[in-house]
Amino acid sequence: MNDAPPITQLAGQEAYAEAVQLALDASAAYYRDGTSALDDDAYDRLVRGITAYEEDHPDQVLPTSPTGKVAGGAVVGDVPHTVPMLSLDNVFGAGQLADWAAGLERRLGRPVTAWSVEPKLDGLAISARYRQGRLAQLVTRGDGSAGEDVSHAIGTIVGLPLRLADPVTVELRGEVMMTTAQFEQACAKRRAHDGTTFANPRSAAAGTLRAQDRPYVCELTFFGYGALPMPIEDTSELAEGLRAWPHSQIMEWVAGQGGRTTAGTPVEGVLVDTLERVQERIEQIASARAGLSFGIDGIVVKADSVEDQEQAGFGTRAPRWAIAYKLPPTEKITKLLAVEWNTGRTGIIAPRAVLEPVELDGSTVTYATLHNVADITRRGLLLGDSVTVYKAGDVIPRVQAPVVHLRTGDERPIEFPAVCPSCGDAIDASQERWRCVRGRACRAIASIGYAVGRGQLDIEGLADTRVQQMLDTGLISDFADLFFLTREQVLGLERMGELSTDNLLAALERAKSQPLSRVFCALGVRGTGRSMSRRIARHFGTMAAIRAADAEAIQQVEGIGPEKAPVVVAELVELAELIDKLVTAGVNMTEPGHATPSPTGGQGEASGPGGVSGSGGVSGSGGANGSGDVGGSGDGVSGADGVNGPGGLSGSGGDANGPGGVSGVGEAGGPGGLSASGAAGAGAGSGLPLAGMSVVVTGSMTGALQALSRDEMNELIERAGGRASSSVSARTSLLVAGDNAGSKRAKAEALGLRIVTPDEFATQITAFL
Ligand SMILES: NC(=O)c1ccc[n+]([C@@H]2O[C@H](COP(=O)([O-])OP(=O)(O)OC[C@H]3O[C@@H](n4cnc5c(N)ncnc54)[C@H](O)[C@@H]3O)[C@@H](O)[C@H]2O)c1
Ligand SMILES: [Zn+2]
Repeated sequence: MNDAPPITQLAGQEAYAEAVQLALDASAAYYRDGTSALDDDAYDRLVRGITAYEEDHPDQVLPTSPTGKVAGGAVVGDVPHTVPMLSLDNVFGAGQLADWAAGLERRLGRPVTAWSVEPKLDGLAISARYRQGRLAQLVTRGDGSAGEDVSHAIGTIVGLPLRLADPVTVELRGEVMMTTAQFEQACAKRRAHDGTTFANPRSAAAGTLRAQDRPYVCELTFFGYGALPMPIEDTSELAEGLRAWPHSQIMEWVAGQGGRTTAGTPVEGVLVDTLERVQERIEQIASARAGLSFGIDGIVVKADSVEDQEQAGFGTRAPRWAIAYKLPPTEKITKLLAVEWNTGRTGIIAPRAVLEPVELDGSTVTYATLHNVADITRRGLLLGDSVTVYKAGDVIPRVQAPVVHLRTGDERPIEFPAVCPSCGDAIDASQERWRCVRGRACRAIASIGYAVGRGQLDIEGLADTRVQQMLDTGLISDFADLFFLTREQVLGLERMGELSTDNLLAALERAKSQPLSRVFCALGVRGTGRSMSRRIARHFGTMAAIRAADAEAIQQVEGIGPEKAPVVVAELVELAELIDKLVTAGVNMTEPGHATPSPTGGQGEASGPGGVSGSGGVSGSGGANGSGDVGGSGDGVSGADGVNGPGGLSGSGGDANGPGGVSGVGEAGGPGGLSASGAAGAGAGSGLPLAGMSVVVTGSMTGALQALSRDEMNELIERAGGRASSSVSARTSLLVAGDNAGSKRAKAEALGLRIVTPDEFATQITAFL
């Protein structure tokens, strides 16, 4: 089954025995104070390895084995639970979930009445005992049948009020955890106390809950997921209710009493009637995960009604009427190898962590953000530290904290730069974010070099030395100024002859009709490389439309999430002057062949990719554009004269796309290019050979593809309607594996993905080459 999660292979009995001991030690530390040497993913792989070994060798099972036990059998307690506090069984995908649900319904002999779907909160289970409405005792889960008294934490847990609304005697059950803000506060307190921090919110919560004699107090948060009569045989009206109500109703009651539940959060528990709806909600919760202020590690699906629950019953370790749908880990432990310092386009000097590469949420993480010097100091990071790294969705990976208990003594302090790493000038350290005293000017050479590079404006004859010369002589201060250079100015530069001057001016003239995707890319907006720029250009069609978009509209572009969208918007505001200058210079601001989006935006599906193949034509044929003049019209770009409207393009004429700011735009390159490139007969997007496919390229290309760089391959894939990706996952549709393909090929094979040679691939997309 391809839902199957990764597993640690155990070679023999000795490896098995070691694994059992390692799991026990890790578990004991994990529940004691969160100081396990393993991250959750490593622990889970290990336990799956142990389970698999035991299935193959039932005669060798050790009595200490963690399998089948609550808390892996590593924890004890002396306060008995009235009803066992169990764990949950896991599934790892839609297929396994469907199998589990089918099994449950077979057991019941009927469909489940209703499903409750809620987030799996990533903290520790707790039992909170209220007597006559007053919070009287807190007990951990322990081994499931008895836990540890942690009543000293009463009063520090948000969501567990000291008094309930009614003077009831009842036991609430739920998860104790730290929100992101609480985690930051806790780290600051601990750092002020002993110079260290917590590794992550989960272990900070574990340590805090059990800590008795800390000189500082850290706040925790409770989210309830159950309530029981107390004592269990109680016959009060409430007790009868708690025994008879469906789970969802109990949760409403808890909230009504002042206990915190997930209600009101973006991932609140919902009640649904079919498994399809369950799956939908799972997907919603999964995609909301990165934006939450607290950690979740899955989704819990429960049969809501008491009849269903009673009939399904309990196993020794977990109820049979509930299941945890696990989400991929978003956090791992790895090593901080180095810290690099880079001066950004705006002159900000930012540190970046270089990590021992680690797989996280579908990609390999090698670098992670460290915001600034103050942030490094706050976290007390050292070089060589084991660190927890967090990444989810398209969130930029970040170093969360050092794992202090894994220090070996070989760690060294991180050195801060004394001068700007880019230009060697002084650093302005008066703000938290250090900045080169030269500000934006510091990196002008880099931004201009990038803008004129092959993948962007592709201006030949502009070496960095030449750009530097122009900067030094004050001819330009950014790349838009290039387009205003006069022949005399260029000729006046040292070592600049007539021929090279004319060549440069011609190259600049040609660059003005580059498609929007390249012009946009040239801006160097943070987080938008070449493919992302192509997607943005294809989605909006004009620079004016991109600039008019707010964060929400930008997020409609595939691959841009809630973290990146506002950055793009803010950067565009910063770049306003530069963009205006480009517009004035007559640089093309439209994506060739782009169908005018409807006023509400968000479409462009069908004609988009068709248009992109057009743009390929443009860049391939150099000056082949320049057919129709749409200057200043604000009319459909494709309304240009002389377009013989092949394929998907013809439909796109007509409508104005209202790009107020497009006025002054020179020539529409696209249509000319499109008609020139016969390949575009492919027409609407869905007809493109790679439509809807995610394609990964690995190894060296041969044959017709030999000369193509990786970026050109990616461009080709996107022209043919596909999406180029750099990492292989279950979502990959196709792997193009050239010579010497390594781990990506192996992974694709393991996942049973389609693999083709460069030659096979070339024949498939030959029209787009
Ligand atoms: N890193 C380590 O060394 C280490 C060691 C031991 C365990 N672990 C981690 O802990 C996991 C196993 O631990 P476990 O048995 O405590 O718990 P679990 O994560 O397998 O699931 C059961 C727990 O989920 C919690 N939960 C969260 N939301 C819930 C909801 N809405 N409804 C019901 N319960 C909810 C409850 O506390 C319940 O006890 C492992 O998968 C592993 O990732 C890690
Ligand atoms: Zn500098």
